[in-house]
Amino acid sequence: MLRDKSAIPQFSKRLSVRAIVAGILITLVTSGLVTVFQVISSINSNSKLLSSEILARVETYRSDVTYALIEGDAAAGIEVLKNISAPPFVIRAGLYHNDDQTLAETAKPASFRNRNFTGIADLVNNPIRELTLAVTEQDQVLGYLKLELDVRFRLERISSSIVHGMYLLLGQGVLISCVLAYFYLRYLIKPINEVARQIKESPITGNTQTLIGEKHLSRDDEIGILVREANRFIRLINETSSEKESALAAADQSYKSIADLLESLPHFINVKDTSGRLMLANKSFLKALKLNPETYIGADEDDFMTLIPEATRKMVKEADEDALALEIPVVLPEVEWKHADGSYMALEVRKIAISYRGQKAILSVAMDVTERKEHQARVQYLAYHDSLTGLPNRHLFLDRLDQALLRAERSGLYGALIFFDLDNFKNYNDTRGHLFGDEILANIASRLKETVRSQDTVARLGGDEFVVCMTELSEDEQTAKTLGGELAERIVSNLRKPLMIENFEVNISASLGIAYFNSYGLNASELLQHADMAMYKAKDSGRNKVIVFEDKMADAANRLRQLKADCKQALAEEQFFLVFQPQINSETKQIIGAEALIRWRHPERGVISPGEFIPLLEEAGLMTKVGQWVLKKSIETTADWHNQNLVHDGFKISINVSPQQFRQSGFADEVQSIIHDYSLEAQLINLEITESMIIDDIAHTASSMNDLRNIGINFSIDDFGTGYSNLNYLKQLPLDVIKVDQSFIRDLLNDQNSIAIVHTILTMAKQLKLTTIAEGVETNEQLLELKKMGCHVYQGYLYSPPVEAERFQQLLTD
Ligand SMILES: Nc1nc2c(ncn2[C@@H]2O[C@@H]3COP(=O)(O)O[C@H]4[C@@H](O)[C@H](n5cnc6c(=O)[nH]c(N)nc65)O[C@@H]4COP(=O)(O)O[C@H]3[C@H]2O)c(=O)[nH]1
Repeated sequence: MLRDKSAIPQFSKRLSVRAIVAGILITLVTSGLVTVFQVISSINSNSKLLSSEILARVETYRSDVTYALIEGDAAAGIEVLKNISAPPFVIRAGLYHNDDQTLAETAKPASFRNRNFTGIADLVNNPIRELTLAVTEQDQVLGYLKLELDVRFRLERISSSIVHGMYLLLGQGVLISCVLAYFYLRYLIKPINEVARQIKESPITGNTQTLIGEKHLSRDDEIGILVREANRFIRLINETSSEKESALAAADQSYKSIADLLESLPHFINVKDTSGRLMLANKSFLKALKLNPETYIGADEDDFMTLIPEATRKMVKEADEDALALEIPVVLPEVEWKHADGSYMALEVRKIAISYRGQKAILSVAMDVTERKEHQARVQYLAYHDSLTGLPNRHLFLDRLDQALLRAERSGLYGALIFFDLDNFKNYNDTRGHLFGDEILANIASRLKETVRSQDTVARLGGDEFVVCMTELSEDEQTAKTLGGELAERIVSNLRKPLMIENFEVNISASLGIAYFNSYGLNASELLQHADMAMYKAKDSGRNKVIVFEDKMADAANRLRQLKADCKQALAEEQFFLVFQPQINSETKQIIGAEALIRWRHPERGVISPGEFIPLLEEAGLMTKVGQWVLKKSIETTADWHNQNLVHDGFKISINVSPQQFRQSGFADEVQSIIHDYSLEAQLINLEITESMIIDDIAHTASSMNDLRNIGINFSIDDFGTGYSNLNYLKQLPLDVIKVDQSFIRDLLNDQNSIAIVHTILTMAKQLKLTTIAEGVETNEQLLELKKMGCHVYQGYLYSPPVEAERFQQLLTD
């Protein structure tokens, strides 16, 4: 069993006991050493003592020695030697002539009075001292006296005093040791023990006043220092521990706050140890993995991740390993999680190695990014698809077309690109609004998808422009063209079927251009241009047609494209001008009005007619601006003629108004403002509107017309008979004039239909008390016929083509 090291030590290990034992040992050793020293110094002093003692004795017997030597008397020598060596420490004596001849010798064994001493005496090293004395007479050496002395005999004599001295020393040593031990105990060991006990018992409470060994505090010795330092140390510990306690309390609080925060987060959060066992997990994570909040700690990931697909698990494990090895955050931007019920979740997972509860761990935070991903996918989809119809857009289509061209190049199989736009979509869109137009486009897109083959690509390029790409038609060009043509015809006839939108029947047609491809070396946009050109040709040729691209079309299309670009500059550079065509009363032969017609003086191509550039202006969104210019210029010119008194009473200037211009908010105000600017009476102005404008939104048209009618403006309906010819609206609108379209006038003499139509229009106009003007009268025969039918006002080349203002002024004065 382990001993408590801080308890009072065993008896044998106590410092006090050790001090006493050490004192005794030191005393013993010291007294031993002193004794040895005394013995050695006694031996030395004894040998000197013995020498001086024997010398005194020799001196006593000197005359006997001298006599024995001079006489050579051995017996006398023996006698004197015995006398000299009488003391017990002389063990041998010899008398020798100066030539070393022995005269006499004596010897006796060493015998000690104290038998016990013999053992000690034996310890003395080399105890025999030799003494040689020269015997002289009148400075002449007679011989020698040699003596051998045993110093131990003297030692024996002093041994008891040495032993007593030794005992005395020992007793003295023990006494001193005990006295020292007492003081040692009282003034050192006891205070140390006391301080040790108090330190042991001292509670670490944070109370900075807790002190130990109070009674020793004032001591100025080492114990005083020890106690003061121990107190300082305890204070320090107390202070540190109180800081630590408050730090721990704060840490506890923040840990709790963090734990609460983790719990509240929708993210899936967990901490695993390095072997994949759960150490911490928030509510979201436990719920997602169906783990018990009470028992989840220690769960192995191989068990709790069974809900996650194998491949995903592998990816997550690899990320764990990376996070541990790299010690930087590892991000898995997209982890797919398909649930058993088929639902799907995309997660962004972040992992980082942390130290948790003193050990290395991995913190994983997974965020549900399904919505973001779906949003991204949606954005991606929108980037490549048309949001209205869901069809691929231009971007995606060009990409697919590129691929189709590559495939055609490789396989040698022909493909076809069909480009079309809707002939009369613009009217519906402008008149019935964009939502209505959108409905048409969405319906057209559905019809298209139903019409084409599954492998064909249908796309909307923008506006009412659609394309179809057909691939792998045939190796043979003719067969491919037949197949392409058949599909194009199918599209035309499917689109032609009326659509019902908002209870309104929409009749739409399309003009299609086809360009075939296999290995022409064209790129996608060039091919698209070819199909586009063919489509324009189809439009030019009367619409609702399918035209196949031919090389010669490229020039015409380029011309058109250039013209469109030039339109933008034309207004700024004042390239537009007006011509005026007189309107004649065939009875009085007077000019009763004029139609203002726009012309474009193109810097390179000369004068261009409106039939060619008005559609381009409409496409470029410039028609409203140009219309404003026409309105202003016509009123300005008429005001000029009027001011010069060149026009008769009742003269009217007829100004064509485009649908966009008429529908524009503030159009009536704009007309009034211009009239006001040029101080022209409103009665001199006649606005020409078309049938399509009326039919598309009769309520709005009527309201705008009434506003203008209230200030005196007249209205005529242009090209009557060519459109819907719905007679009902004629009654609802404040109309003044019906203009009979020139197509009926052209055929007036040879087409019974035309005659019938003109007759009907004239009869109806009469009933409605409307004036009629016949357009495009070129011959006297036509004029006569019209007169017979009751139409007395006309315009046409018979009297004059449209002419510039100066020339018209002349006609007025003629
Ligand atoms: N074959 C033949 N044609 C004759 C005869 N007499 C006149 N014309 C032409 O018939 C067109 C009559 O104009 P529109 O029906 O209003 O038809 C106009 C009108 O709808 C539109 N337009 C012309 N100027 C403007 C304009 O300033 N604004 C708007 N919105 N449209 C305009 O362009 C159309 C065509 O105008 P233009 O080319 O000037 O063609 C004019 C005129 O030059 C004739 O005896 N025989």
